[in-house]
Amino acid sequence: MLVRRGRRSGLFTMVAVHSTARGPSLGGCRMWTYDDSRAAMRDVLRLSRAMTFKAAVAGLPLGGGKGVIMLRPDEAVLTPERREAALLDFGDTVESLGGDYLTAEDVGTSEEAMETIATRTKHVTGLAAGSGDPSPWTALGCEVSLRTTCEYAFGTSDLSGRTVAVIGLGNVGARLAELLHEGGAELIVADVDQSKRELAERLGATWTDPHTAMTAEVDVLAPCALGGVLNDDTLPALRCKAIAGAANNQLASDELDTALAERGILWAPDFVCNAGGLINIAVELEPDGYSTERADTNVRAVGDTLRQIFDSAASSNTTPLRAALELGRERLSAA
Ligand SMILES: NC(=O)c1ccc[n+]([C@@H]2O[C@H](COP(=O)([O-])OP(=O)(O)OC[C@H]3O[C@@H](n4cnc5c(N)ncnc54)[C@H](O)[C@@H]3O)[C@@H](O)[C@H]2O)c1
Repeated sequence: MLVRRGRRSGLFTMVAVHSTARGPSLGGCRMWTYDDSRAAMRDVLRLSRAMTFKAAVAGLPLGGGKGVIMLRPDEAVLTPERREAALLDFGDTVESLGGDYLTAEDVGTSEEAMETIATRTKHVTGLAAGSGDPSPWTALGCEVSLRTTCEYAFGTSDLSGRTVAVIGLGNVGARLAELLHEGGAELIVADVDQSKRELAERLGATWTDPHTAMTAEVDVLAPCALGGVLNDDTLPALRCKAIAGAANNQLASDELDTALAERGILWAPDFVCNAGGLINIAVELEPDGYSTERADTNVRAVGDTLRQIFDSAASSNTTPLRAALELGRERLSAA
C-alpha cells in the first residue's frame, strides 16, 4: 500500500497492490470524497482485493490493485486546475511503483483523466489510442452472462419474451437494455434520473421507480446501479427467478448468497458478470496490442466461465458465489 501526499495538489494519492501473482495489478483510479485517510485506505484495500478475484476468475494474466485520489469533504469538487494537479500527482504515485500497478478509469475519473495521468507515467490503460471506454464491453459481458443464467434457470438462452428488469440506465445499464431489447426481451427499466425515460420509450420498455422494478415479477433482475441492493430488506420482496447485472458488490453481505439459493433465485456473481470491461483492457496489454475482434471473443468467453461456476456449484452443492471464489483461489494458488 503506497500513500503519498501530492506535491502539486496536497491531496492524498493512494495505490493498493493486492496481488501480482498472476501479473501486474490492475484497477481503476477512484476520485472520491472520504472523511479521513483511514477510510480511504480501507476502501482502496477492499477494492484491490476484489480486483484480484475478478481478474483471476476471468482467467486474466493480471493481479488486483486499485488507486484513490482522496478528496476532502470541504473540497468535494475540484477546480479544473486542482483536478489536473491531483491527476498529475496520482500519475507520479503510479510511476513510482515501476509497473506493478496499472491504472484505469473508475468512479470520478474518465478517459480524459487517463490522458492527463499518462503524461506522468506509461502505466495507464483505457486511453483512446488503446482499449478506450470499458462500459460497452461490460454491457456485452453482462448480456452474455444474463443469457447463460437463463440457460441454467429456464433451459434456454433465448431472450424472446423473457421479462427482465434493468435498474440503472447509466453507461452500462443503458447499453445492456439495448442489447436485451435487440434479443427480444420485454423490459421493465428504472433510474433515479428521469431523463433516462427517453431511452425507455425508445425501447418500448415499461418505465417505473427503482423499488417497483426491484420487486417486479420478472424472469431476471439486472441491477446496474449501486452496490448493496440485495439485502435483508429487499431479499424477501424479490419476485424474480434469476439475477445477473453489472453493479459491483450487489450482496450487502456474502452470506446472502445462501438466502437467495434457498429462495430458488439463481444469482450470477457480479464480479463474473461485470468483468467485460477488465477483459477488454487486458487485450490492450497482449503482445499484439489491442484488437476489437479479440476483445469481442474474450468478453464473450465470460459465458464459459459462468457455466463452469454454475456447474461446479451444482456438483459441490454450494452457491455460485462460493464456487466463483473457489475458482479464483485455485487460479491464484496455481500462479
Ligand atoms: N462502467 C463499467 O465498465 C463497469 C465495470 C464494472 C462494474 N461496473 C459497475 O456497474 C454499475 C454501473 O456502472 P456505470 O458505469 O453504468 O455507472 P453510471 O454512473 O454511468 O450509471 C449508474 C446509473 O444508475 C443510476 N442510479 C443511481 N442510483 C440509483 C438508484 N438508487 N436506483 C436506480 N438507479 C440509480 C444513475 O442515475 C445512473 O444512470 C456500478 O455499480 C459500477 O461499479 C461498471
